[in-house]
Amino acid sequence: MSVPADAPILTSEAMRAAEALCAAGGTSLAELMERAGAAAADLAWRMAAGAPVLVLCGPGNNGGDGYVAARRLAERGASVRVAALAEPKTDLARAARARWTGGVEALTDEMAPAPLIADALFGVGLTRPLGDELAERLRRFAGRRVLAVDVPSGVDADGGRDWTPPLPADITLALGALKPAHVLLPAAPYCGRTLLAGIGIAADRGMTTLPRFVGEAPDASTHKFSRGMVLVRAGPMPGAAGLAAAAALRAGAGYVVLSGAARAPFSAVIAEDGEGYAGRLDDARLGAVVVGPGYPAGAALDRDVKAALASGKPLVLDAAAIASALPKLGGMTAILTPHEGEFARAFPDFGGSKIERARAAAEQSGAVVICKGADTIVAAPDGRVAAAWPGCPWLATAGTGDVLAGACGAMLAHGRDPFDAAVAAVGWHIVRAQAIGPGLVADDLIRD
Ligand SMILES: NC(=O)C1=CN([C@@H]2O[C@H](COP(=O)(O)OP(=O)(O)OC[C@H]3O[C@@H](n4cnc5c(N)ncnc54)[C@H](OP(=O)(O)O)[C@@H]3O)[C@@H](O)[C@H]2O)[C@H](O)CC1
Ligand SMILES: [K+]
Repeated sequence: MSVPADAPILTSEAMRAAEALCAAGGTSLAELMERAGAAAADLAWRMAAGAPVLVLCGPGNNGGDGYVAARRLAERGASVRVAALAEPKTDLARAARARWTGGVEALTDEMAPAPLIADALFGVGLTRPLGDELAERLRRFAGRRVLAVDVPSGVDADGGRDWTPPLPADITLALGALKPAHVLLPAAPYCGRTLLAGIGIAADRGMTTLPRFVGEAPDASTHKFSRGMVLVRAGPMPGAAGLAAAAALRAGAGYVVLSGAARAPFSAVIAEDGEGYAGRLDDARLGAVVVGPGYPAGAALDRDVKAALASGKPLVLDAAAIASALPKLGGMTAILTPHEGEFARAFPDFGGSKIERARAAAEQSGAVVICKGADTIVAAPDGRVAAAWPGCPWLATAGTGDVLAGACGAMLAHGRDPFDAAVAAVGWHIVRAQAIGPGLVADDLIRD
């Protein structure tokens, strides 16, 4: 499972707007369909490697792409059959169907499969889940090589509804831009490997997949304080704060203080009792404060969060510190790192896809929000979004969230824009996790 790095993501509505702009600029929708079908044919040609291809065409423009792909494959000499679910319903699809000169079979239970199935039944126009009969019919093709055109048929392209497609794809060819379904659960795993075909639309880049993480080496003028100073406030479970502090150092902070913990995870972390917390917050060199790892809700947390807010320093707020700080956050530079449960507690009113919820939370709080999970989403108050699918599955273990909070602290203390800092921290976290792989425990992420 993979998606291209730093690739644009558009909702179906944004996709239609981009198409309309394209048409206004002189590129007809028929031309876009021709390009989409040609890209699908090209990929099918390579996936089939000479074996027969069966193209399944739906009634809309996704089906239109399928007819174009079938024609292009036949022109190249491929063995290709077409099966249709219904007659084309759009002018574009009708025109594409008319240019396909081969036969069209009905999509039935009895029809013969082929080694490669090109799924062009439904794309971004699906308005309701597939019927049981069609789903059952498609499940019969499971085990064949499957190329999904734009999205696997049956998913909600915008990712807001939990529809699962009956026929998982080996490769999904996203057209023009990725869609939320390519990067959000439950649909994303059904896409297999997602590739992007640029068909000539100008996709807005406000929402993208995660850029590749590139660690910046310090230059000759750098010293420990210019790399960034991070203060991590420990609560009753100092081990979690220790992970965050060590991660801040590993992620590039030059100086890390762990306040309120007797033991430091590394000798290079300055561990001290909690008495000096207020003084540390006053340090002009301090670039970021991390509060929340290992710190349950209560009066002590509220007091420490309040002091951190009053300092005016950039904040990373994790776990119970998120809900504690939320009412007083207005205008502060902050990154919030909730997992699903913490998100639901802090932002109970938001619905829709994970992207929509993350965006709403960022807008309401004025902070950058990292919605953690296998399909991590980073959202900024100005609407920017980065999607981190497929991340690294080995991160699903205790303590990795504390490590992420510490990495956010390091990236913030470095002086980055908070959205860029959060994106860099998520990228750093994944790159380290991938290097460790099976058997990962959170401590591995901070060790050499
Ligand atoms: N983005 C681009 O630049 C281009 C994209 N192209 C391709 O076009 C599709 C989107 O095409 P669209 O026609 O909007 O929608 P679909 O083909 O996905 O499906 C619409 C038809 O499906 C019917 N429908 C919807 N849900 C169901 C269901 N559960 N069961 C049966 N039928 C369903 C729907 O019927 P309604 O009754 O709801 O009206 C439509 O008939 C995009 O994904 C790309 O593949 C073009 O190539 C141009 C460039
Ligand atoms: K499809």
